[in-house]
Amino acid sequence: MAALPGPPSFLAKFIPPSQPTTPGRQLPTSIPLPVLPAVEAAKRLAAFAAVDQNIGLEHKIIGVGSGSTVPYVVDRIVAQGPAANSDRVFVPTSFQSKELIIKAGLVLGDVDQYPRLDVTIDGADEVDDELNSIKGGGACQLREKVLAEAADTWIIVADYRKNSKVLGTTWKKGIPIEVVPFAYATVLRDLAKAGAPEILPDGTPGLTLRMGKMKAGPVITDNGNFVIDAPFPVEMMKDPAGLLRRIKMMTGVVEVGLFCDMAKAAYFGNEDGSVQIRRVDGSVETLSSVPDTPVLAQQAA
Ligand SMILES: O=C[C@H](O)[C@H](O)[C@H](O)COP(=O)(O)O
Repeated sequence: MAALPGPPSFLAKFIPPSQPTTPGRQLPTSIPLPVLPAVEAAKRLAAFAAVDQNIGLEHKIIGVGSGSTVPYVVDRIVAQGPAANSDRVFVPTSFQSKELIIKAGLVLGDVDQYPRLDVTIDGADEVDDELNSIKGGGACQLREKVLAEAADTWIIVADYRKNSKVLGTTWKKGIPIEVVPFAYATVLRDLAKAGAPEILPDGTPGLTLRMGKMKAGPVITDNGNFVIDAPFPVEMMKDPAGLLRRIKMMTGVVEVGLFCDMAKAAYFGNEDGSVQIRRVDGSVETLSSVPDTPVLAQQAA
């Protein structure tokens, strides 16, 4: 295949990065990598380890998730080298990941061309002890779930703050729910009836229509819909699959940011430089460190 085209200049010029660009992101192949604040370093560790263990030369169709951890996934894929990436196609879960793929000079594809993917790697807002997760902090949960289901292997990458036993322990904002605009009021009513409180015990807002920042009115998803954030009592969060089924049945709900029984593994970067890997079979592995350079880059060269 011919050399990959570079990113169109108009994108770089007019579209600022969706996520803050850190020094570490600008130099994916530099050795040693720049020192990052603890949480950013943990995200990078998780992403690097997940790519090293799950994206090999045989993987050609790759789903790219959304959020602030995924840029490090793209960095590590790029660091595998041009030979490894020359015949791969990357399918985005959001405007943000589409932009990451283009700016990295990787080949962009769509799920209607590639309804089966080899691997998708994505972030999460919180992960429980059975690898169920809350997603949608960036309002991308619909496309993310499509690409999670389309992939033979779906992998989560996150920092240590997301590593929980029960969902809702650290992510207090509630379950992100994408709804068609016409039905948001009736869905809010249905969610309240189902047990989502309007005010949380600490006095902060509970069930809410997510509002835009620097924009009057609600957040609009990449699909033109609204997002409701619905916190539920801990007893209900202990059964995420049951809660997912119940919310999904509400008329007007497009997708629910609960991902149940989907992940093959979750990679958590830790403050001490280690990575904990929890797999669907219940096994737990800890890597004490992650190399700066991917081994695959040497194989592919
Ligand atoms: O809608 C956004 C996605 O579900 C993200 O993957 C999720 O919010 C995690 O993002 P981050 O890695 O920035 O915490």
